[in-house]
Amino acid sequence: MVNSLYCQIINLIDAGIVVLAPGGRVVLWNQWMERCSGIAEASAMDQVLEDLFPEIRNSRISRGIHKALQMNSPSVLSSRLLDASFPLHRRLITGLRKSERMVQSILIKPFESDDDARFCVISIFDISSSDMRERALRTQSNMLSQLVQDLQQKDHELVSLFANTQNGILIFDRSGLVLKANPAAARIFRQLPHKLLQRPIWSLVREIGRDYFGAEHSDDDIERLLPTTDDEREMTGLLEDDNTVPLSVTANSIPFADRPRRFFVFVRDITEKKRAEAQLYHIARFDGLTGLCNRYSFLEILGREIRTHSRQHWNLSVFFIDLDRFKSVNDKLGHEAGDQLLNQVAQRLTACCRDSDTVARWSGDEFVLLLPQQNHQRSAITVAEKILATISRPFMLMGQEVYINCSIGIAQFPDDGGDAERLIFCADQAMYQAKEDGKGLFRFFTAEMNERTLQRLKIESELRTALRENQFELFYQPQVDVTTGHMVGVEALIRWNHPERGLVFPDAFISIAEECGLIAPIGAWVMTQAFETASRWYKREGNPLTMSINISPRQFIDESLVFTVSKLINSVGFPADRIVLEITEGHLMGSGHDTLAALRSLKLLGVRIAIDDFGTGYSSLAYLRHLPVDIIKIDRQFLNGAATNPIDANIVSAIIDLSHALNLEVLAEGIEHLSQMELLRLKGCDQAQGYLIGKPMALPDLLCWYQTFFKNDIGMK
Ligand SMILES: Nc1nc2c(ncn2[C@@H]2O[C@@H]3COP(=O)(O)O[C@H]4[C@@H](O)[C@H](n5cnc6c(=O)[nH]c(N)nc65)O[C@@H]4COP(=O)(O)O[C@H]3[C@H]2O)c(=O)[nH]1
Repeated sequence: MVNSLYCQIINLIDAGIVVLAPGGRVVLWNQWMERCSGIAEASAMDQVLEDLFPEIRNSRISRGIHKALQMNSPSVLSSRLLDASFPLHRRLITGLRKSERMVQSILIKPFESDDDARFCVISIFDISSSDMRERALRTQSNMLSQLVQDLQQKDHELVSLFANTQNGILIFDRSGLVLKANPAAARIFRQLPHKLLQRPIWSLVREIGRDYFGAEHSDDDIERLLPTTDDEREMTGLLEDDNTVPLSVTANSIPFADRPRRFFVFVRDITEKKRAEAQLYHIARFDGLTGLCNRYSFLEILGREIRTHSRQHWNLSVFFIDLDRFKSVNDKLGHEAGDQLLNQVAQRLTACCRDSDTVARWSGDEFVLLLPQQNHQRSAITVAEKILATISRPFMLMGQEVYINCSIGIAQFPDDGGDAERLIFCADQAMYQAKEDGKGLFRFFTAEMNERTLQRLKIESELRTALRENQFELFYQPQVDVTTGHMVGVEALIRWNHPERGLVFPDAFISIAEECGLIAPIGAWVMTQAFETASRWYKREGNPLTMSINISPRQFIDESLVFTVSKLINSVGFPADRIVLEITEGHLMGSGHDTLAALRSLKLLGVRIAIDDFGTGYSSLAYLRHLPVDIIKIDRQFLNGAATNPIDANIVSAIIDLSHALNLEVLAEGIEHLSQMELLRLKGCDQAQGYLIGKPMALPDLLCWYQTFFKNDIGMK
């Protein structure tokens, strides 16, 4: 309805109305047009105007249409003033008889539909008669002055934008010569704006080449080569003093209907951005303390080298280097000394290598090294020996001479592995072997290590299952008073009821649990069980027995140890001084502030501390004075020989005397023969434990054993 009303109106108007679709084809052609052009609506529809009126080709009219459709800009044309007109006639065109040609005023206006498609509406007025002419001229003059005003306004806005924007703008023509440059561009190129004019753009921006320009290139070619607005590119600004400035560049062009195209680039100085990027790059790739590559860049370099080496059939070696005794330097001399040590180690390692080698800090006190193009194992050995020698030389830290060592594991490509992770893994395994073999050594990775590693990984996964499925059990070994023979306590010793292997002893899995971090949950399980047993025993028998629990070095690092012990003491209702936590002598000697602090906190809770395996760690008894320790457990090896070997007997005797002098209790481990028991009684040892008295037993067996020997008052006298 509305549509047909519009059509009627359009057909009634005393003017020609033509509407062109976005592609320029006719979509509306009113009756006025039919009458004055002699072209029926049906023939005009969907045609290009220039095909209907070939004489308007390349005329102001077709440029006006182009401007309206492409640039959304209107035009007013007059056949009298601008010599622009359609071949239209004042009366109906019939056959060959054409009437007088019409003087026209033409309005070409863009029009956007709701769906953003741009149409072009052409209105043609007959101004052949004078009053019509006057009216049309007035309309035209009004529109023109409006257009001029709009243009002036736009021009003003553009000029101030051009002058004040922080982005540099360079406008140049199709020969590449700069025609305009704004103040920001002048600042970026460190020039006065007028000095940039008439300079070829390639003398200012390196990447916009001279070869972009020239007669053989069309405007479209040039535009294609320049970075578009969506494709900001980093380029190099060339300065007068031969310096350069990093730029971010986008470009565009200004098409003109009647003139060659102009091009312009927006340039942004990205010096700060580049600096920040470089800093981030450095932080991401290099170790902040030593300045060496970090593990990420090492893996990247190693990966790259492996690719080259596999193409060239070369070998390469990867070293995994771990410092021995670094922790104790850190603990005893402080973190600053630790940092100095790492720095000096980094320097010494670098000095042992060639420029083509890569040294990196892997983590903490671990370093890795990549030696490319190693076709003989010998060269890896030479470097390893050099490293061991240089690290064993004294380091000066805070005015003190400090001695450390390192252990080195070596893996080789392609024999040991084909990718970076695998090679590092193998080198790490070999390093562990070097440590186990005595530290200060190097070891090459071998297939046996691989086998052992796989075995360890299997045990690790089985241990997780064991924890989940409650496969652990505590055995208890009795401890007796040497003088009375009465049982005074037990030592809790863990066992693993393995579904396939049967009863597994702790030596087969504790160290693996320590390595993979499972010792914390296993240790917590042991403590809970041991505390509960002690508490139940206390409630049943009325007298508390001493419960000794082995604590692994790793558990001391775990901050939750003290908290766990205090929670258990409070929850089970058992005298804290009947709990003995055992720490091996070797661990106590190498321990740092953390362990000592944990020991002191444990003592504050009231529990007692025993040094296990005493005599194997070469500690002086005098040193023990400063430690929060209550009990010394003499290692089995001294008791083994004590009955027959006077030296061992003397050592046992000396340990007992000195311990008593220091107010420490003494317990002898590994008593297998009566003669050993006799010796202990003679020397005044306080307590004893061993197969002679009782083997480690499951709780029901312990209860039987206790009933047999003590409830019937047989005792172990
Ligand atoms: N030949 C001989 N051996 C005797 C004699 N009397 C006791 N033993 C054995 O000597 C070990 C004493 O424990 P340890 O020195 O603390 O040495 C323990 C301890 O360091 C560790 N361990 C045991 N249970 C735990 C635990 O729950 N946690 C932690 N972290 N370590 C544990 O495993 C080690 C070995 O434990 P087990 O195999 O139970 O071995 C026990 C015990 O069975 C004897 O007269 N002759």
